[in-house]
Amino acid sequence: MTTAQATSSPAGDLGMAHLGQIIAVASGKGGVGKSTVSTNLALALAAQGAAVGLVDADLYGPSVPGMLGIETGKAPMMSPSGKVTPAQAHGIKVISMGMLTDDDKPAILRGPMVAKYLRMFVLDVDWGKLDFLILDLPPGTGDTQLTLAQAFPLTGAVVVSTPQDVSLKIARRGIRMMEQVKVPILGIVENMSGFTCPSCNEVTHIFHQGGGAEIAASLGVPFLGAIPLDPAIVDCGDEGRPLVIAHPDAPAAAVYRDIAAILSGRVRAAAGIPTPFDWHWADDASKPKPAAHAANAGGATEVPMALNRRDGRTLALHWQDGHDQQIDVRDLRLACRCAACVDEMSGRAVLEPTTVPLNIVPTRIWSLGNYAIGVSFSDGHSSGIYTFGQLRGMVAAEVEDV
Ligand SMILES: Nc1ncnc2c1ncn2[C@@H]1O[C@H](COP(=O)(O)OP(=O)(O)OP(=O)(O)O)[C@@H](O)[C@H]1O
Repeated sequence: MTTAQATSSPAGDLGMAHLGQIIAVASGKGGVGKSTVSTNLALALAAQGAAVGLVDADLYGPSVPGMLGIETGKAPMMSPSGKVTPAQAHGIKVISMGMLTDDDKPAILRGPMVAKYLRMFVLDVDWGKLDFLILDLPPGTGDTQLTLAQAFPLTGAVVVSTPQDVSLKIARRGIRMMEQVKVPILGIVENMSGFTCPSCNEVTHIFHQGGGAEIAASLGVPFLGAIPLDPAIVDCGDEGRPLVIAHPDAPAAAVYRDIAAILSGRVRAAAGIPTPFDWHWADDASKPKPAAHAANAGGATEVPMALNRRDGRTLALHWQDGHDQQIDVRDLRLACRCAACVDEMSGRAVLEPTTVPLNIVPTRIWSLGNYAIGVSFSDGHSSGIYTFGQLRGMVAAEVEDV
């Protein structure tokens, strides 16, 4: 069983609709300003009227409580439903390891405990109904990033970098990792880009500038904005009042607001069928709801807007670019690329088509994150993961709509 299968079970996906859009803020290396971006972005989204939660997923070096002026080392309250009550700061809800441990006592956690805490921070916190849940990831491309990317239906990731070449190269690696685990890249933010004069607010470019935009263009991902280096950001972080609250007129505060506006617009435009779902094929029970937005010709080719049971043997998909597709359910079974059906080393098909009954049907179809579906079939097979891209590519299997 692959890690993705182990952590993306339908049960793991269930019960998360109240979290809204889950956006990870990531960076290839430490100290580039990821937590500062996460907190200011969360507050800028809240200032637009959104209900926002912020998870400080940096369990070993939590810095969010300090930046938001949240008390540390005091056990959080439990809600009547048995969930952890998040801290409230400047209108957003926050959970952090720093609230559970003392600043001077770093968390010492083994790998499985990291996954456990992260799940708790997302699933066992009394978030209420959110529009956005921002995850401030630790730097790098390790366990935490994989756990979160695979266990939760992430809308996408924002990657923060500084303008220096070394930082940009590392950011590129981080982006590749996110792509491998099928987390869409919402865009790159270049932080500490140019210097804001404390007396006149004028921005001067003291380092090489524009590298973030170049990398974004070369990788074909959006560039979200360049945040200038501003000494006030450090003071605000130390005082627990982030820049967008303490100095809303600063040039950097305007960039945070612009990024928030771009993200909320893009997330709305990209939204396909709401996840999670766990659909019973035979009686059509718990069928995924169609997307709230209509498909349009300029939409994405890998974002499904509706999944339907056209008849007992045909899965119908309506894509964001308006394309309609029908897939015969036996062809779906034959297209399974799990380790039992395709040899992982050679890529050769192991599944013998004659062993697949002609009358095979799906029993359940469920969402895996927001990039794939899992399907269990009447022959007992259920380990396949069908990415939206793979489904869209199944042109040969389409049947004429007569
Ligand atoms: N645009 C900026 N101008 C000036 N200082 C900044 C800016 N962005 C972040 N900083 C400062 O840089 C330091 C590191 O920022 P931050 O903690 O947000 O980085 P990080 O990438 O989250 O770090 P870590 O790797 O520890 O998680 C902080 O002191 C913060 O105040």
